[in-house]
Amino acid sequence: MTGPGGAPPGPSPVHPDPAVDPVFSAGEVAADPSVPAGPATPADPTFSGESGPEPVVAADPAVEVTPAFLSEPLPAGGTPAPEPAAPGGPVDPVFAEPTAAAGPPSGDRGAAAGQSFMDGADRSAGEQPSPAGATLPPELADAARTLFGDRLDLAAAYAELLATDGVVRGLIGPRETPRLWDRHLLNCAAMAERIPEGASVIDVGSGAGLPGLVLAIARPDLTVTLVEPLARRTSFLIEAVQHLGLTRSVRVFRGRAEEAATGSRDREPLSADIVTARAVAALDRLAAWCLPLAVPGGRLVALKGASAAEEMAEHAAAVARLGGGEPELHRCGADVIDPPATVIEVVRERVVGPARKKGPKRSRGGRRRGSHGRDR
Ligand SMILES: C[S@@+](CC[C@H](N)C(=O)[O-])C[C@H]1O[C@@H](n2cnc3c(N)ncnc32)[C@H](O)[C@@H]1O
Repeated sequence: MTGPGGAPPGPSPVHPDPAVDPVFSAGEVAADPSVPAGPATPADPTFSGESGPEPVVAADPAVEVTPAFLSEPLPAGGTPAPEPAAPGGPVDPVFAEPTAAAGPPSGDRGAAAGQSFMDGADRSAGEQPSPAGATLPPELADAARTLFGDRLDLAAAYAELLATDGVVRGLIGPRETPRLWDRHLLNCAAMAERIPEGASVIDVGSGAGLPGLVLAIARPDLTVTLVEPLARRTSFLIEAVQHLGLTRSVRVFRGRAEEAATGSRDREPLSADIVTARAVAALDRLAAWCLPLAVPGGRLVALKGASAAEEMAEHAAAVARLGGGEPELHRCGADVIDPPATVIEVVRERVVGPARKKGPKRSRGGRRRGSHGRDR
């Protein structure tokens, strides 16, 4: 088991451990939100003051666990409005920079906020965000100490942020706060044992910072890039990074994983030793988004749930086509949390180019089928 900031017992990215028994992780929150690569809204290049419409992210409300992050004042009654579907237009993927104007997250806004929810089933009236909801349950104290070590205070500050601002801004349902430690923080921190010391990490689809921020808290030796397309979530993330004093080791990239991997005229493509994800997509799509972000020999480390083994079997062929090795299942924190966290790992064994667009089929004579002589 890796001590916080200590030498990781895990393998190098190139030689993953042999698979261990699959075990269901209660920490997994099922979600496969679809994010079409379709048109998106123009993005404000600075994180603060991003108040325009969100890029088009067709998150399925049935599976989306972190609903709209709201940075504008909540409507009367306190229920966050859904993130608006955006009109067309390009979005510039951009690093979200901290600004002097961005103060610490405002937990006191909770008083006027009312309830929020993580999904439709979690909607409930009259619940208020409360720092008390983030209190570490005594029965989890040993596990938390093991996983966070002398960074436990920082983890507690993040838990409080989620239980207050995270609830007010619609990232965390108030009913989720009593489960923040076991279902979210400890599970994510357990993944750290699969990450080599000093590694660079890209967390795809960070939402409110899970698992990327948790890993940065537990492991000060890591450098972490949080990749998240939704402006309101990146606003929360950048504020959280500042609030927790993690600006040296954590940066926030606003954009999709696909955009992060391709780069642009002004920006190099992003890459890292390890690419993490939780509750972002099924393994085939995850591999398509995440493997291009891993250095050759690097790894995708995805926190998964009960159906991890089935997912591996179902998507192994697709993963191989994308340049990934055989997916492996690992239990993390087996001697610390019960149940342990379930992680699927895929090594980026081959660099595969983007899939070529299929052109119209040609007959043996070189003529396009169905062209009816138009090209003669
Ligand atoms: C269900 S949330 C999970 C958030 C967080 N990982 C957690 O476990 O709480 C999925 C997140 O993935 C993001 N996402 C979806 N598609 C993405 C893509 N192609 N690239 C990067 N992020 C994406 C969404 O905006 C959303 O914040």
